[in-house]
Amino acid sequence: MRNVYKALTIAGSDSGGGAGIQADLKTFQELRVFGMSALTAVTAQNTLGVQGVYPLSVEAVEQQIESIGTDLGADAVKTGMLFSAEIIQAVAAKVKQFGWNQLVVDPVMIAKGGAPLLQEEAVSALKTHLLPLAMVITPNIPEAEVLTGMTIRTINDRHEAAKRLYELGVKHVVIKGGHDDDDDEAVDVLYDGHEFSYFTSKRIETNHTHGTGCTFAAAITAELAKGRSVKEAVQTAKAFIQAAIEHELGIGHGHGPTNHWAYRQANLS
Ligand SMILES: Nc1ncnc2c1ncn2[C@@H]1O[C@H](COP(=O)(O)OP(=O)(O)O)[C@@H](O)[C@H]1O
Ligand SMILES: Cc1ncc(COP(=O)(O)OP(=O)(O)O)c(N)n1
Repeated sequence: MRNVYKALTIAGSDSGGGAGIQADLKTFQELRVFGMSALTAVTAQNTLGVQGVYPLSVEAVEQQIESIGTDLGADAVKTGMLFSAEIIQAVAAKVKQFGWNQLVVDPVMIAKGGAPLLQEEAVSALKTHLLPLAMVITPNIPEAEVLTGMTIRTINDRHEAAKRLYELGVKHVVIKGGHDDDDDEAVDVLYDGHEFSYFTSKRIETNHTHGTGCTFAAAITAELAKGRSVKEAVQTAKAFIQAAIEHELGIGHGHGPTNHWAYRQANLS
């Protein structure tokens, strides 16, 4: 029988379809992994910003995960927008209950337009309850600064921040370079507790980067679900997001979404 790989995303909904659950499911599908979701919050959002945030009850989040865990199961799990300390604790308990060790945590805090997607008091719950369970964490530079309490300007700063995050129990840390001030390259740094690896691409000058972080972390999750190593998964995710940014769709009036089918099209020829 053909093996079907399954990935679960626990995240918020982006009505505009560029980030959140929608970006995750599109990415899973493009990478031939069966996608499942547990919604934590509904956001009213488009390319111009976030117009509303409506969190779900802890019970609703728990029950969705329970429904998946007791029937379908998951080869890898990703978390995105978790919004509150209560939801984080509930998600961590379910991850433990089902023994999901291929966990990718994208520590979503603030949308590109500045809207908060995680309550400030939830940061310590993230560090205490979820990070010790993570196989991979994928902060952008501002998120890594909040989690470590240090300012990050140079590559050496990123090394130090990655070490501090590793000390919290995360097995692999990827500090992304989208927010770096390098005009030529976008460099993501991976730390596995022993060595650093660098994933470098040409920086594309574009306004259409809504959902890049979600898409990148979802691609890592999909590849882990298929049994790839973390290094291989990050390599594919980097190629996936590069294609998605490069072949922008040009829709909406603000920060447009990336193109989730670009990687597949590039690999068809
Ligand atoms: N302008 C760009 N050109 C090429 N790659 C980019 C660009 N902006 C972001 N990336 C890549 O997209 C991914 C997400 O990065 P980042 O923007 O830092 O995350 P977030 O969306 O969470 O803020 C990373 O792999 C990063 O290197
Ligand atoms: C519902 C929801 N989840 C996550 C995000 C943040 O997504 P990200 O990939 O970091 O992209 P930007 O918002 O920074 O463009 C979101 N916006 N909505």
